[in-house]
Amino acid sequence: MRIDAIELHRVGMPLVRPFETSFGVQTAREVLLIRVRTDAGDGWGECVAGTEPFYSSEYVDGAAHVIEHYLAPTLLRAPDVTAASVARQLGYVAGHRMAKAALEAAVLDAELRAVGRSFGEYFGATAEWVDCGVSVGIAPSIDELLAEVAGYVAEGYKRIKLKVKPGWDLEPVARVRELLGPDGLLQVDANTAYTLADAEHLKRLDPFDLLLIEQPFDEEDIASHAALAQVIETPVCLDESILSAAIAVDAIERGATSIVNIKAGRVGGYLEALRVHDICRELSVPVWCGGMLETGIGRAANVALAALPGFTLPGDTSASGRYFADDLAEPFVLGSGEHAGQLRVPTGPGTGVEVDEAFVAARALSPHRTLR
Ligand SMILES: CC(=O)N[C@@H](Cc1ccc2ccccc2c1)C(=O)O
Ligand SMILES: [Mg+2]
Repeated sequence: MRIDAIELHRVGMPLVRPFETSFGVQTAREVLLIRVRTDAGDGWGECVAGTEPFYSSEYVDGAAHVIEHYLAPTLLRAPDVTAASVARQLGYVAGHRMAKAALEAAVLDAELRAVGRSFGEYFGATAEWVDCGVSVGIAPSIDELLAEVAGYVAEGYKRIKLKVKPGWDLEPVARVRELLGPDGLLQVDANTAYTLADAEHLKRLDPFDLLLIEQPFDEEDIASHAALAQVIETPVCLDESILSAAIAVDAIERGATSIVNIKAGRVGGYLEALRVHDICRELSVPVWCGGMLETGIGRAANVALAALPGFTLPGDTSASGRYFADDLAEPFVLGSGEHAGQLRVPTGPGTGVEVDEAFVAARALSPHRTLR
């Protein structure tokens, strides 16, 4: 395809409730959306970087800058661009995986819409519905936490994930385990808030039968995660550390992770996410789909990814309403009856969602940029 223009849209969307993690409190999502205009039609992609460089080194302003000054000019100059060629064409730029992933996803959306294929079909999805978990922030009090969790359980979520940090871990986990009962699926995510010195403390989570403890230590400290895994029963799962299939293999082989959280934006795109899925499957390592408070664009693509056979654990592919009262596309709503706690895999061309351009324009934080 020939790319004739690349548009950058910055959209501000309030969260239905504050979302607190060990790295800060989020009350709104500022998201960078990409629309590519090609000779085969348009496509939308979503950059998952946060407003600030706290979850990772990427952030909205930085992603917009690197797209405007390096990544978009390269694709606009190229005589032919396909989703399969984007990573190689942009490889001369170091890092900026979330920015690259947004462009690749937009190109893939345009490419697949042009031939009437869905992301799910292209990825090799084997399910029509995916089990959904929910990520629960650090709360002002235990009672408020329990009320929020009870609400999600009532909505049918298949798995509860609690954000934890030093000072907010053992008691919240104990109380939520009590609320869920012994069979409820429960896991925690520290977003790098601990160090190996906390190993004995973290071992005190073992009695609560957690599915996993996600990214307890610094994203670059693979060795400490391997050391922790020798000390605790709870399986260790990496998120921030896993930037590529190669790093996933390294972490698995070193015993640093026995379950992998896959996020397409974090690893540089959905095509690399497929490679992470495939290698984890070969190594018999379960994977699940992480979430970055996506709008319907990224949420649709994540649900399609989560429909692959290696995604055997409920992901953070929650309903749109977990984060947003209104979304830029038809909201994802949990199924009912036999599909309680599940989201349906979109079957339309590309991501399968139609972006409400009036919504995007109404919530634009600045005039959109058109790069040619
Ligand atoms: C659903 C979930 O817990 N996501 C991330 C943390 C996170 C939380 C809030 C974010 C806000 C803006 C950008 C990225 C963000 C990532 C995680 O799994 O670690
Ligand atoms: Mg995480």
